[in-house]
Amino acid sequence: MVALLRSCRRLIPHLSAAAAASSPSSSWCAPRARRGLRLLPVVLAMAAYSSGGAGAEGTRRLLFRQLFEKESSTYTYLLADVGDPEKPAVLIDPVDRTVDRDINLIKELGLKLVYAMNTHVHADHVTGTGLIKTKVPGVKSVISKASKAKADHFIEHGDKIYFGNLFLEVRATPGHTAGCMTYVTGDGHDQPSPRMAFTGDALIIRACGRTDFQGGSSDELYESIFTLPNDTLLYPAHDYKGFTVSTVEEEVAYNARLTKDKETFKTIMENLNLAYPKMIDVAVPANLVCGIQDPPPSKV
Ligand SMILES: N[C@@H](CCC(=O)N[C@@H](CSS)C(=O)NCC(=O)O)C(=O)O
Repeated sequence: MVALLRSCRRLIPHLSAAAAASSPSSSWCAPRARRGLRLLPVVLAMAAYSSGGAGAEGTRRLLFRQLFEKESSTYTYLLADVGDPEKPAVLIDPVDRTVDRDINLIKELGLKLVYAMNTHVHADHVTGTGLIKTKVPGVKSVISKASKAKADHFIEHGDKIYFGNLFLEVRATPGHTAGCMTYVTGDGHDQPSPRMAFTGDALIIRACGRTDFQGGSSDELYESIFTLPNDTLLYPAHDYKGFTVSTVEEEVAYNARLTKDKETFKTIMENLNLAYPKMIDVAVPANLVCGIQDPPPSKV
């Protein structure tokens, strides 16, 4: 097993609210760079990188909330740089049903929502990004180019999304769907420590997303695992068992799917026997257009 990671230095100008303050350690990038997340003990060496005093400033600046939508068991994540006078914020994976709750919280906390982002085109609920755009002027929707969905900004592997002085790195983690992305808080003394990875459905605590529709592929999912420091906090888009957060170290030890060899993993994935999500026929078309269906043609 090889630790793999693409270079993440590229900045997308339209998503950069600040200059590139720091970039991932180049020694962390394997020469044979590929997409991916592999939760391996090799990352142990990196744990020291983000411990100690490093990251204290970034940690102080970060406001973080984990929010839950109970019908689809979806987590929405709110992150803001409260060290910036404007308190710029991003929402990851908002759900249409809980948009008002999220917007009220953002107002109460005095934040300025900049981006409403999705990790992928969800199949089990309608995204809140389109609705948020109608309610909060200036918010931009963000999704991967590979998802082929509509949005204001399209991201690719290696991009960085700035909110104030803090940023999220974009990692392609396809397999659950073709366009799945994981967002990882930045690396560097001025970024939060430990790092946090918002895995969408690529990694679910002790499990991973299913791979049986929307361009899913267990082969691809297995290959899309990348290395992160052992103490990295893992935040999935869903949990069905009451978990809220895990770490790389925990998943390396206890993930019931991703720790297996590839053939065993593929067999597990082929035999999940999960019913299709109840809302798939509504959710996928809606999410391809940011959760807002085009207005019906007016009658002549
Ligand atoms: N029962 C739910 C759908 C449950 C489901 O299929 N979850 C997906 C992520 S949302 S598409 C998944 O990948 N699950 C993996 C697993 O092992 O549970 C509904 O009907 O909405």
